[in-house]
Amino acid sequence: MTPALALRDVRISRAEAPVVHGVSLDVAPASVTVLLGANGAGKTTLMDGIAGLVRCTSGTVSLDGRPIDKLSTYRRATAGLAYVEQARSVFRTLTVEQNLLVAQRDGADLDTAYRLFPELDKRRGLQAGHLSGGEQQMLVLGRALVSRPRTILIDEMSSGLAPVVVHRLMRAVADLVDLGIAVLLIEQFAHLALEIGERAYVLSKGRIAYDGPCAELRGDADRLHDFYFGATPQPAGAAVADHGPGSGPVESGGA
Ligand SMILES: Nc1ncnc2c1ncn2[C@@H]1O[C@H](COP(=O)(O)OP(=O)(O)OP(=O)(O)O)[C@@H](O)[C@H]1O
Repeated sequence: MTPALALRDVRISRAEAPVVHGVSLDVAPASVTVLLGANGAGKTTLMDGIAGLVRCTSGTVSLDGRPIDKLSTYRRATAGLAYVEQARSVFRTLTVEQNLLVAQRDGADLDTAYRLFPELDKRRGLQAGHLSGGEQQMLVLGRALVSRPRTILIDEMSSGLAPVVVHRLMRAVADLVDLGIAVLLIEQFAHLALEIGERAYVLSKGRIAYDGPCAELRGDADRLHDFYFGATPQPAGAAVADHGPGSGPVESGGA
């Protein structure tokens, strides 16, 4: 099956310093792939490279089997890629509905967003600046959805939100799969992301330290910690064989 998104040997520098060192990964269609790693590992830089906000110094990025790394950010978006960046930005003085209309593409049905988030349906006429933080994040996801993407990149949507809201957002991300959308998800609450994800990658100092099923890492905080902070890098595609004792979630806080 052709991956929805495929990276091969992608390298990216920031301010001329190499940050991402030859990353290869696949995101399967209609699935959640989780990208974990400590602060500064290069996760956001990688997302920015996929979306075209920063230039990849080498390597290829393909969407549905088609190379996109030479395309502008706009052309990548029209090719079916949406990017939910870390900053939760909505048009604060526009209503919920106007925010969706601005993002709407190809006659997308706004009701798709309202079905995913009935919370927004009830607030169609409210200025987005008056929404709670969680509702604003829902609107950001809703805006991505009405751009009719086949793949969505989501970078840490849970910052500053109450746990109950984060759970709600995770459920919505899982629902995107039912709409046929592929998701690459960065999430500081690793245990929640691993619950909804199929495949996980752990990035450590710009290199893939783990590539395998989310199920292998669920509940195994010690092993996850090792991958974050100093495991021996594994070749792409290698699953981890041993099962250590689970000891709760690991979050991608600092070292
Ligand atoms: N605009 C920039 N200019 C220069 N260096 C940058 C820039 N953005 C990121 N970096 C550096 O690139 C490295 C990777 O940062 P990045 O934000 O990609 O990591 P991350 O894994 O997303 O971390 P976090 O979880 O804290 O968001 C860090 O050393 C960071 O200081």
